[in-house]
Amino acid sequence: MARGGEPVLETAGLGLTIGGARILSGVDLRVGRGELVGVIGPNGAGKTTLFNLISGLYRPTSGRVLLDGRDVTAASVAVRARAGLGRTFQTSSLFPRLSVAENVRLATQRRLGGSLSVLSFPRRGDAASAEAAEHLVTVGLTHRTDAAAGDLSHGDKRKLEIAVLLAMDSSVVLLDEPMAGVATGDVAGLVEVIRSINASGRTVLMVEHHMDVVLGLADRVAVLHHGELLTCDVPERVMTDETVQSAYLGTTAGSAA
Ligand SMILES: Nc1ncnc2c1ncn2[C@@H]1O[C@H](COP(=O)(O)OP(=O)(O)OP(=O)(O)O)[C@@H](O)[C@H]1O
Repeated sequence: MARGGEPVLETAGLGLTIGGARILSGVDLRVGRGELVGVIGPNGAGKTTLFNLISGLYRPTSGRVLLDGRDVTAASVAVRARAGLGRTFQTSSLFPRLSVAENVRLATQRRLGGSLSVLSFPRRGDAASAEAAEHLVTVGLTHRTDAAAGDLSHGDKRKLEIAVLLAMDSSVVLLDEPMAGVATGDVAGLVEVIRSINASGRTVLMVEHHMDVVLGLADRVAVLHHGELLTCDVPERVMTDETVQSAYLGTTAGSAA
């Protein structure tokens, strides 16, 4: 585990069995504060399941999830979110008919405990609106403020989802395949946004199939295979690990995850 002492996020013996099928088993993962850890693995390896267990969408059948040293295994998604755990999904979780600014402002208002109505138009200088505007600067979406979220490109939607996580003040951010569907020309900009939220101190756990993105961003790479964690190590060691290479047999380790 790199950066910081105690892990900010930890799974211990985490497992999920559904109808007799072992989806995930014995996953011990420790993520240090401020670390960016990439999660890779062949299709069906259990990456999204791991995210579902960490974020509280699923309850594990074995093991624990610790956030900042606190056992949150039985805590709801909402409790974990209030404790600083935020996530994005493979499919967008934005309000498509609301504007970019409104999506971020709603998240800010929810955190600040204010009205959740988008009809409560902000007063000039309204704290939630001012803060939302800052987050849109951070993710580079100021030119799309009034656009409907549903009209954004995939890349801009991912940026907006990250702005929503910033508005929720998430200190540990789970990104599920942020580059999925993103146009080639938009990848570099999105990579920079992820790099900048990590540089500002947020811990990032990222499932991603684009290996060049993972290798360019991650401090360490966790490899899942058949529901088990093969290794979690610095990219150079992971890419030369024989067990990892054999897990990818039939694909090239440089182009698949
Ligand atoms: N709720 C569920 N019920 C039954 N099986 C499930 C459930 N959720 C996941 N699985 C199975 O668990 C395995 C792991 O799925 P998961 O979506 O976590 O893999 P993944 O590594 O994210 O795959 P991909 O890269 O294709 O997104 C798959 O075989 C999937 O069919």
